[in-house]
Amino acid sequence: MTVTVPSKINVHLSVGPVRDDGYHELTTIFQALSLTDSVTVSAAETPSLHVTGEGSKIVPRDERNLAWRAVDVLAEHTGRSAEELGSVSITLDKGIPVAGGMAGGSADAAGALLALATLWKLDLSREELTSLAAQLGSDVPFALHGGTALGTGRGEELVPVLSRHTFHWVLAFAQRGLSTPRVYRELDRLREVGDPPPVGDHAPLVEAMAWGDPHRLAELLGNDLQAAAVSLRPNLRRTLRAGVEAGALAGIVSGSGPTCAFLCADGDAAVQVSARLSGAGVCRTVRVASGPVPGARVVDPDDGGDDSPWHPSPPQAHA
Ligand SMILES: C[C@](O)(CO)[C@H](O)COP(=O)(O)OP(=O)(O)OC[C@H]1O[C@@H](n2ccc(N)nc2=O)[C@H](O)[C@@H]1O
Ligand SMILES: Nc1ncnc2c1ncn2[C@@H]1O[C@H](COP(=O)(O)OP(=O)(O)OP(=O)(O)O)[C@@H](O)[C@H]1O
Repeated sequence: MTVTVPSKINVHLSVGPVRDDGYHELTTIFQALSLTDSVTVSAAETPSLHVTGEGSKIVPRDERNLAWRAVDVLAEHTGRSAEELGSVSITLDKGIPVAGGMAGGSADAAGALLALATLWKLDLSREELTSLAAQLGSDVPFALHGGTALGTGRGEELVPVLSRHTFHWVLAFAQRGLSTPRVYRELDRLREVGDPPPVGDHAPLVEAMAWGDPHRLAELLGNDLQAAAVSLRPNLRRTLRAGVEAGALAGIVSGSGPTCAFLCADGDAAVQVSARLSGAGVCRTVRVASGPVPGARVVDPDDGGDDSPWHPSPPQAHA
């Protein structure tokens, strides 16, 4: 049973004050990108977790792995032990950079939830899966959902956003990842000592999405965590500049960083920008991706299509 799951970028990320539970109140527009992880689960004699692909060496193989935790969360929800449901072997094939601000671990958690629910033939509603996803992390519901969506609360409350057009992105992966809690703490510190200008209202960006005009969208990209990520990794400034010099319309730090995402005019421009950026020596690796794409889906080995019992909403759904 294999599920593919998209990465995400936050084309708009407005971070509010810290709440009593330690999370920050967010208003964000997520977009799911074609850079994916795949999660394969199968019945096994003893539980195991294997990781291959991008950054696999540094991914934990134990209960710290979000895909592993998905097994326990799902078992607890059904009221049965993981042993009663049957031991599983999980394989993660990573395309999404680890600790790169593109929700790689969250993608694996969402993929594992959907794959296990399908393997164990659990008849779960979309609402149930989404609520289990939120227990695993703030970004996990969006990895199930996919497309383009407005996220509020700590990022887990989602409303689909109209986005009929495909946008083309170039992604610059950094040498080392950044810790999400550390970046949020750095933003709190910057706000105590100064006043990093906050991103504006998300309404104009939602409109630009609906129009499908990358030039308009480029002017409106904004991320409150960017100042914090750049403060922790000042050389991200160089990467952001290099992407625009290479021909991108605009660049932004993705989520908590350090991956930088560059919006391009079209697919051909993205290929050109990626080639130029690769030669600029400002990042470890460059990838081209497009979005929006659907959320987690079961891969049918016969036709590569979707035979999932749970069908996420299509990316062009609207609020
Ligand atoms: C930066 C983003 O990727 C933007 O979508 C997310 O906010 C991060 O989502 P995530 O990695 O799924 O985060 P979680 O696993 O839920 O939380 C990890 C840590 O990030 C911080 N965190 C996360 C979400 C949020 N709204 N406020 C926070 O302050 C908290 O320190 C939290 O302990
Ligand atoms: N399946 C997983 N894949 C990658 N990292 C994982 C996984 N499960 C747990 N982790 C741990 O989570 C940390 C953050 O990894 P992840 O790739 O999810 O970061 P991220 O993409 O920056 O997250 P986000 O964008 O949601 O804030 C890693 O350093 C790793 O120790």
